Parts: sequence; structure tokens; C-alpha cells
Amino acid sequence: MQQQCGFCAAVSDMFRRIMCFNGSRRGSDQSYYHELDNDDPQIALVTADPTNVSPHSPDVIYIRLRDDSPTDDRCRRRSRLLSEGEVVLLESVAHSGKRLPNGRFLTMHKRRRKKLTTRSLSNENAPALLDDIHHGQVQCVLKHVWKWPFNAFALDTATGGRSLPVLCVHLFHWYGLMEHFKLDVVQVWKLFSLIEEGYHSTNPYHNAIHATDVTQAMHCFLQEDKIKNFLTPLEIMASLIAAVAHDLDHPGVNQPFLIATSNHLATLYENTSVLENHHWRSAVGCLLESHVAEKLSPIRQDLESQISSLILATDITRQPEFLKKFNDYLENDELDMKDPELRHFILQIALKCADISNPCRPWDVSRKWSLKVCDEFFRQGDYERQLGLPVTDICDRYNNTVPKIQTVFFKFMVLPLFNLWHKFLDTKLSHSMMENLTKNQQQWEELRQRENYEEQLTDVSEASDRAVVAADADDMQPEPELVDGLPNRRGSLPAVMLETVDKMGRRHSVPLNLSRATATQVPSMDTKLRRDSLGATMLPPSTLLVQVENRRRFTLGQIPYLEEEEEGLSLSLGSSRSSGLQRSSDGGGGGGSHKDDRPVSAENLIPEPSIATITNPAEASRLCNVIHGVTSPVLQQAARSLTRQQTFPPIQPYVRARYLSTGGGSDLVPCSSSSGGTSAVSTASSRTGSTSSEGGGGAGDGGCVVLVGNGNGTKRDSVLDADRAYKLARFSKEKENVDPASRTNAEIRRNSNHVNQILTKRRGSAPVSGGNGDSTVFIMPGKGHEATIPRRGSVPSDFSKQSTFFKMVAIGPLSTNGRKQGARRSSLPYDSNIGLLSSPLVSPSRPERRGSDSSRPSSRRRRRKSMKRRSSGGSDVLLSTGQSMDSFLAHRRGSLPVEILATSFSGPH
Ligand SMILES: Nc1ncnc2c1ncn2[C@@H]1O[C@@H]2COP(=O)(O)O[C@H]2[C@H]1O
Ligand SMILES: [Zn+2]
Repeated sequence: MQQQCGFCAAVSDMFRRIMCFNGSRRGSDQSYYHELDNDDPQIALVTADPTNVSPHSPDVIYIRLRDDSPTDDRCRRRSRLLSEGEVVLLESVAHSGKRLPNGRFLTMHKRRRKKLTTRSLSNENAPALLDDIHHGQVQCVLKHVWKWPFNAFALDTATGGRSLPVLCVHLFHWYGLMEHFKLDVVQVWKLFSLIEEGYHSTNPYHNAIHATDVTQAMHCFLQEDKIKNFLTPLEIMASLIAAVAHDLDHPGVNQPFLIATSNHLATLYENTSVLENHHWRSAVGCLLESHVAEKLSPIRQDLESQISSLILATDITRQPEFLKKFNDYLENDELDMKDPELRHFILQIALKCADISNPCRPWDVSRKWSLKVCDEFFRQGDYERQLGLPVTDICDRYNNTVPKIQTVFFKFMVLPLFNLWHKFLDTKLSHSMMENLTKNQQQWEELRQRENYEEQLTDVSEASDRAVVAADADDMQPEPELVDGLPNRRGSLPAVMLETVDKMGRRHSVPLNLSRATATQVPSMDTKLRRDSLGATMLPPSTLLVQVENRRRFTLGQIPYLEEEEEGLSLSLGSSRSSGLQRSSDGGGGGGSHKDDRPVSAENLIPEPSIATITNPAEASRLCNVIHGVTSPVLQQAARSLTRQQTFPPIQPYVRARYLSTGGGSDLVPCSSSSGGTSAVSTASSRTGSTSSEGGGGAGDGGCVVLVGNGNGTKRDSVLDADRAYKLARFSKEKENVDPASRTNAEIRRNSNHVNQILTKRRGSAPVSGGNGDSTVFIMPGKGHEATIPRRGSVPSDFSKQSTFFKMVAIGPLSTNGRKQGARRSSLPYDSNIGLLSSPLVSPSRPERRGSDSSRPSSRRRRRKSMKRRSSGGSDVLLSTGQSMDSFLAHRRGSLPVEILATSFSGPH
């Protein structure tokens, strides 16, 4: 029996093998495997269980075609696999000779369309272009690239956004890797271009500049005598590739988010080091696609295994494990660098240090990274809010501040690791890093104290304000013009909204100047005080922006991280700005025109053939079996989390701004000057490899913790509610990575209300009752006491949570046979190694910052309320049968029902 599949035909020139599951053949439980022969593109139906396909093959793509229409429709539609629109769309893509724009990387993010000047090396201008970029400022920055006070933003600006390939090609030359491995410079350039392309330029933090930064840090570490004298060329190459690819195709959200949203990557990697597994496999894909792998065939296996192990070590939830091991080695003086295994361990530690080394950079650079990473956290929080998920503590822009996040991160994550690293190295470099770290930490502490102080002041002022207002109300007097010498404010506007503009951590109690005033009225608000009940949603965007300015002037004073207009605001408020703007356009404040503040490009108008993946449990299990080549019940259970997959992040209107535009053009180091770091290592050769060990804190310094959840929530099949599908489709129509805060408040409320309504009917993401023993045990660092917190169903059963934010680190499940617990939800992580930072954790029962206050803004209560969903009741329907397929299709994008799981890389070499 042969069957021609429209989709396979359409993409047959792009993919050699295609696996096609026809969702319409329910009951028969049959799926198709289409083998596309390069010579003869005839599509053959092979088997229902094509386990002979290697999931790791770079040219395999798994496709499931969905047909979830009600029975009648199903009969009608059985005859075909794709809607006409889909076929047209796919054929046009295929026949135009272009690849699917989302083909290479699994997170399906919006690809960068802009051709960078140095991108193509296939034309004859290539050598000239290569030469060009090595001139001038680039040369200058590269000359100082071995020094610690490195500014990746500066290199990115100087290279026109090509810092990643420029740095890596330079380092490959510098280390003599090109000659040693007889590599082709064009292929190497291609390799790093592919890697660069795989980073989402739209992520505030996890973008190619972060990769450049980490690679440069790794380069510094590799120069340390204690390390460099023992390294083989293979180890150097593996270290550099691992460093540059360690976050490849990072979606800008963390693992718990991927699990909570049933992302296919979470299933693929069984909720274990999901991102890191994806990063290293993507790196291998780039090696293959660039053909560099071919040149390295004798050592390829070794290289890949080292890259894999190095990247997997960057899973920050494994930090306690590494700290303990490192500490033991140091204490027992066992780190013999002649031993390849120990050398590899040190390289793992080096990469881990490089990955979180931004707090050890000079303040101006370090501060920038801090703002960016928090920006990304807050965006995730916004996504969570939009999706009706519990908002992860450190991602909650309304309850957290950058200084707070930074002080905790520095103390509990960075210091323990760098103390040991310093103990191991004990060189000029390590001293310099520790010095920066200490100074930067002090800066953040100071800022945090100022925030606390300012908050106390405003609390007092608010209390007196309330008293006055209450008295006024009692007397039925007209509202006084002044309270405490300041013009009084309106009583009906909630303060909360202002926080939407203020990513930098203003507490809701900061006096703000609100009214329904338009921008022109704003100046008068300088002297007004806000009430808790004020409805800031009503504020026009311009008002919000001006308020930020005002606040900075009269409430926060000269706070360095807020004072830097271009950097601080463009970064931290860049998204805030847009968020404020877009929110208020909905809020009726009259500031809608500010939407235009975002640049507009044709790019936004091009519809994208983005593909949402929706599968049902049976087919997900089959798919998982294929991927893993096994049929264990556990994996089948895991596969059920494939029941809903969505293109992530929610695609929204966005005009991409390259980070180089906010990058430190002004930070360029003049060629004539030194890079300005007094603490920089003077020359590689002048350094000595002292073996003394001092100053190291133990692994337990910041240490902590264990958490366990028995995870016995039951996972039921999920099928998308039609309405929800429609919402998702609407999200998908929009483009990626706009700050979700840019959605209007009303929109967010609408969405969240609606999603919440839907969620009340569904599955395990609702809170799991505390009575069923489904709880998480936290052990406080250094104190040994435990706290039991009821876990929400959507929260991975074994996640760590710090008492405030970071004070706890997960080190894994207490029970080693956790994987075998049949009752565990399939979307929950097996390993439970969800740590603090990279895994800003979902808070099942978020402790309130302060005692309950009846004057709290009602929107906060609403948020809390919205998190209290029922644990059960209702179906796990992802695509309900209550709505006809036609009506669903009418709303959705043409490509939505097509579900694609691409394992590894697609496309011909
Ligand atoms: N300055 C910082 N503040 C808070 N978290 C950070 C900071 N730098 C790095 N991180 C977190 O540490 C993680 C290390 O691994 P990733 O780069 O994947 O993601 C990083 C962030 O989640
Ligand atoms: Zn990283």
C-alpha cells in the first residue's frame, strides 16, 4: 500500500526522511512512516512502528498530522491529510527553494531575516569581508580579548553584531586549531555562523552576546597556567565549542516553564536537563551542517562526548553536586591535571564559572548583564501570567526587584562557586574576579537597602495618607487638596499598574503620581501621592514613562543602575516602555499612539508558517517510542506530556531590535588604551601557577537543600479546548518575543480570566490539595529545618524553592526510584533537579511580602485568586470536540494543525 502525503511531497526536497502520523486514523492506532529516497522521491508507506529510524539522525523530521475534528468532519476529512491552505503554504515554501524558517532549531523561534554583511562566504567577496571585520575596532577589542575586563557588548557593536563568529574564528586561529585539525576557515566560519544564528537575538539575556561573553571567559580560564599546560588541542576545541554553544537555541524560558507548558523538548528529554540536552544536540547539528564534523571524523566521537558532558554540566540545578565534588577534590588535593578525567572535571567547572561569571565583570558590564537576565526572568513571568500559570517568584516583576534578585544570586550561587574556583586558581585573574564580585555585590546590597528604606518611607506615608482619607470620608468633606503638604491623589486608582512600567523593582507602595491625566498633565503629578486603590491601569503610557522618571528623581534618588539612561532604560525599560505603551492603549488613557514608539518593519507583516504541535497521548507515546527506541511504560507515560505543545514563546507583534543597538558602543575600548582593568592579567606568560589554596568557602557556603515531591498527581490526557486553541492560534499569529508585558492590561485580564475559566475545568495544573501528601519539602540552608508547602499540580513535583528566592537548591529526589512512580504526572520532571536561578521556580503558595492588607490593590488579589484553580474536574482537552474543525480552522493559521517534532536537524547537507 502506498500513500502520497501532501506535506511529505511538499517538503521532500528538504528532508530525506519524514515520519508522518496520521491523527485521523484513530482506533487503528496506525501511523505512517514515509521514507523519502533522494533519488526517487516516491513516498513509501513503510510501517506503523518505524523504530528503525534513528532519532539522532540529522535529517529526520517527525511529523504528525492532526485531525481532531468531530466525527462527522472526521469522516469527511479522512481522505486528506492537510487543508488546502496548508498544502499551498508548504508547497510554496518548498518550491521557493527555501527551507522552513523554523527547521533548524526546535524552539521554532523567529529566525533572523536580516542578512548580516558577513553572513555569506560563498561568494567571492568573502575573504574581503573577513578581512574587513578584523580591522579597526574589532582588531582592537580582539587584541584585549584575553583580559578579564572584557565587554562583549563592545565587541558585538564593533563587529556589527557578529561577535560570536568573529571571536570564535579568532580563537581557533589563536590556539592553532585550524592548522592542527586542518580545518577549512570557511567551514569554521559557517559553523559559528550557524551557532550564532541558533541563538535568539530576541532574548534579552540568552542570546549570542551571552555566548560570546561565556566563550571569552572560558578563554581566560584556559589561559591559566594550571590548566593550559595540560590541555590537548581536542580539549581546547571542545571547551570553546561547548562554551559558545552552551545555550544554543535557548527559548528564553526555563525548564519548569517548558514542563509546565508540556513543551515537546521536555518530553523528548524526559524532563531532565531539557535545555542543556537540547543545546548540545543542537551544537552537534551545527558541526554536521557546517561539515566541520567531517574534517574531524577521527576524533568526532570524543569531541561530541566532551561537548555534551561540558554543556550538561552547565545545568545550574546540578550546582550542588559539582560544588561538593570540587570541594572534596580540593580538600584532598586530588586534582591531578595529568589525569584526563580530572582535567575534564576542571573544564566542566571552568565552563560553569564562565556561565555565571557576569557578576565578576567590572560593574558597568556586570550591571548590564544583571539587568538583561532579570528582564528575561520578568518576561517569563509575563508569559506565565498570560497563560494563567502560577508566576514564578523571581519572574514576577510585581514582587521582585533587580537588586533583590542579584543579591541573592550573588550570595547563594556565584560566591560558593567562585570561592572554590579562586581556591583552585589563586592567580591574578581569580583575585581580580573576586574583587569585582565583592564590589558588585556591595553595589547591589546598597541598592537593595535603599529600596527597603524607600519602601519604609512610603509605607509610613501611605498609612498617614490613608488615615487622612478615612477621616475625610467620615466627615464627608471634599477631598483635601494636600495631604502632608502634597496634593492628594484620587482614591480609585490601583497602584499596581505602575509596577508594570517599573521593572527595576519599585514596590507597589512607592508613591506614584496617578490620575487619568494625559501626558500633559503629568508634571503636576510630581507632587501627588498615590493611593493603593488607584487604578493605574487607566494611565496613559506617557504618564507611566514620566512617572518612572519622576520616581527616579524624588523617590529613589541617584540609583546608579537607574541613572544610566541609555543602558538602564533602554534595557530595563525598553520592554517596560513598550509594555506601558501597549497596556495603556487598552486602558483608555489616550496614549495609544505610543505603540508606534516601536520601530516597524515589513518583517512584522510577513505571516510565518509557524507550526504548533498538538498530539494526543497515544500518538505521543508512539512518537516517544520512536524517539527513544524503547517501549517502556515509563517513557510512554512521559510521552503523554506531548499532549499539548505550543510554539513558544507566544508569538507577538514584534520588531526585533538587535542588541547591538543597545549595546555598548560607548564601551569600546580605544585601541590606544589598555582595557582599563587594573586587575587584568598582564600577560599570559607572566602569570604564575601558584598552588596555594586560600580563601575558599566550602561547597556548603551557600548551600542547601533538598526537596522532594511525591508527584502523585495524575496526569490525564489533554486535549485543547477549542477556545483555548483559538487563543493559542491567536498568539501564534503574532510574532515572537515581544515583551509580553506589552499586552494591554485589559487583554491580559481577558486572557487570564478566560484561561482561568478553562483551566478550572482541567487537569493537573490546578493546585493539588495539600491533603494528598503531594507536597514539597524544603530544607533551609544551614538550618536543617523543613517546611512543607502544598504543591500545585502544574508545578513539577520535585522542584526546589527557596524560602525567599534562591535560598534553596534542589539536589534531586530523595527517592531514587522516582521514575518508577506510575502516579506521577508525565509532565513532571523525573529528576527534580530544578534549581534556583536557571529555574526560577513556581511558587505554589507564595509567601506574601507583608501581612495582608485590606487596602492592597485588588489586582493582586485577583492574581492570587486566579492561581487557585481546582486540581481536577474537567477534561484535559486540548482541542475540544465541541467545536467543529471548520470553525477552528477558520480562526487558526493555516499551519497550525500540522504538528512537527523535529529531532535534531533537518535539511540536506
Ligand atoms: N546576574 C544574574 N542574576 C541572576 N541570575 C543569573 C545571573 N547570571 C546568570 N544567571 C542565571 O544563571 C544561569 C546559568 O545558566 P544559564 O546561562 O542557562 O542561565 C543563567 C541564569 O538563569
Ligand atoms: Zn548560559
